[in-house]
Amino acid sequence: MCSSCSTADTPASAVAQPRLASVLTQILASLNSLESSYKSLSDKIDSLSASSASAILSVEKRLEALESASTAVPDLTPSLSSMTEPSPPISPRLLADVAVESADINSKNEKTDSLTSEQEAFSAMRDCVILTTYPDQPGISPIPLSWGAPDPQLRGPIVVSHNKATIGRRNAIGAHSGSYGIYHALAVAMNEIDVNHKPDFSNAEPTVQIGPYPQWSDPEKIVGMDPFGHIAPWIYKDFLDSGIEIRPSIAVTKAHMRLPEIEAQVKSGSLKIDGKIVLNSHGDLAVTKVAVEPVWFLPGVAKRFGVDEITLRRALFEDTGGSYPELITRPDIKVFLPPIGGMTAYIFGDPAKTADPNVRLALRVHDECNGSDVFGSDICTCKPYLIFGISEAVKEAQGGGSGVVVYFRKEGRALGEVTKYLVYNARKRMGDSAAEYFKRTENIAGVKDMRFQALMPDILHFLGITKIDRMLSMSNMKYDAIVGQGIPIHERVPIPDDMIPDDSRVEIDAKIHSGYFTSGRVPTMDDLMRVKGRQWEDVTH
Ligand SMILES: Nc1nc2c(ncn2[C@@H]2O[C@H](COP(=O)(O)OP(=O)(O)OP(=O)(O)O)[C@@H](O)[C@H]2O)c(=O)[nH]1
Ligand SMILES: [Zn+2]
Repeated sequence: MCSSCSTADTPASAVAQPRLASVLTQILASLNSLESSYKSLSDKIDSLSASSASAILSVEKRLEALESASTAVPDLTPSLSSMTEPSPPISPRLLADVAVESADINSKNEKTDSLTSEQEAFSAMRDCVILTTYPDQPGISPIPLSWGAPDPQLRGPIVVSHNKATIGRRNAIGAHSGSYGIYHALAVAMNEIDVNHKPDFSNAEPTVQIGPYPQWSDPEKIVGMDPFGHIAPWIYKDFLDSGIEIRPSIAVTKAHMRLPEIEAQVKSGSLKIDGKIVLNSHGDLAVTKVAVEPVWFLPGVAKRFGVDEITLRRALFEDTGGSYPELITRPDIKVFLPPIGGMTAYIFGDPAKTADPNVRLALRVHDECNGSDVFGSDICTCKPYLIFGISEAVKEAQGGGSGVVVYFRKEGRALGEVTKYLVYNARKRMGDSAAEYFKRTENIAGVKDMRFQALMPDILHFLGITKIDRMLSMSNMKYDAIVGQGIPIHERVPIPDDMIPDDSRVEIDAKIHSGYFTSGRVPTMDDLMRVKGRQWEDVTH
């Protein structure tokens, strides 16, 4: 018996046997687990090798496809000039990749051919989808452009077309015709237009000479339009004759216009017939019209908006869904033709007078409000102010001065008509109040106004305007932009009270409260709370 416990003594061998058995059991369990790990590992290896085999197969297939494509696609390396055969049908995606890759390779190669053959070679790539270009790519040689140079020949033409003769020589990004460029693309897609159509501009010249004015040769005064845009095809005829596509971005014409409101003013005697500007008892008006498409000199536009050029380019690229990669890859190209609406200047009286500092000038700058301007909606003061602007401009011209109305395509404060109508709904459903007028727009759009009037005065510089005697506008934003461009405004003329439609009191009081000019009292916040628009429930039909 053990002295320390009550158990009986047992021989050593009898103790060792069960221990050995337990160790053996453990070894067996480890071997089993090792075996199952090995099995799962080998399963994994099997599946891995199967997938890598299929990956290799797919790479091989892609290589085969690429090989067959590169033999099917005519050679895109420096001897591109040999590419005259039409491409066989290949996936456009693949074609684009090959074109870009090849263009990239080209850009790394030394220039071996003469410039002309490189340009021809690049032009030949027009048959491929070119996603973007680079400044040092062979075949890229933009026609020199010196924005603000007084001599148009030194300034150089704006060249933006992607046609074969022009694609490598472009000095501008985008397309002509502003937002209508998309319709041109549709015509191309449907084969309704020959992409190489040469416009016949005979007899399309401006009906009057405008300028040249000193403002045209100041690179900072005009940055949002081309001051030679109305005469481009004629002054750059040599380029046109050599196959470079040049299009006017401005057109100048003359017309008669008839508006019922003007006719009523003639009938009431407040507007006199003079036979030159007011032509007859219907109030027909003789007018010179200048249609302008936007042409942006990016460094100048960036400066006007107080941002740097790179930030502007990046925002324009990214916020348009990556529509213009050259904004990023071609910092050497400084001009952009944006896909937005332009403007039309209506000039009453002799157009040469707009630039004469000794002659009085009345001006209305108006931003589009289709619902009011054309369809007579009474929720805002747009149409009445436009009519007032036209009749005051006409009176100024009749008195020996000059009258100008500029109509900008900036619908709904450049937020668009859809946003504007959403705002109208919110206003009317929430008890349309002057106190909440701008808040409703801001809630929906994130901003109350996107017109950013900074580029607006360009048209005034284009017309040689150096001062404004009567500004038919209450907008502080228009005023600040014009005066900021060094054009003094001598008198600001608000819309007469009797021309303000009832339902637009909300808008006009909110505007005056926010800083719009008034010759009367500025309404307080308490006043604004009391000014209510028509409620939908008030409408009986
Ligand atoms: N988003 C939004 N836009 C509006 C609303 N009412 C009018 N507009 C737009 O506001 C702009 C008015 O422009 P203008 O008629 O030139 O007037 P203004 O710049 O406000 O100033 P004035 O020169 O004093 O008339 C147009 O683009 C209209 O389409 C509205 O409720 N919401
Ligand atoms: Zn309006």
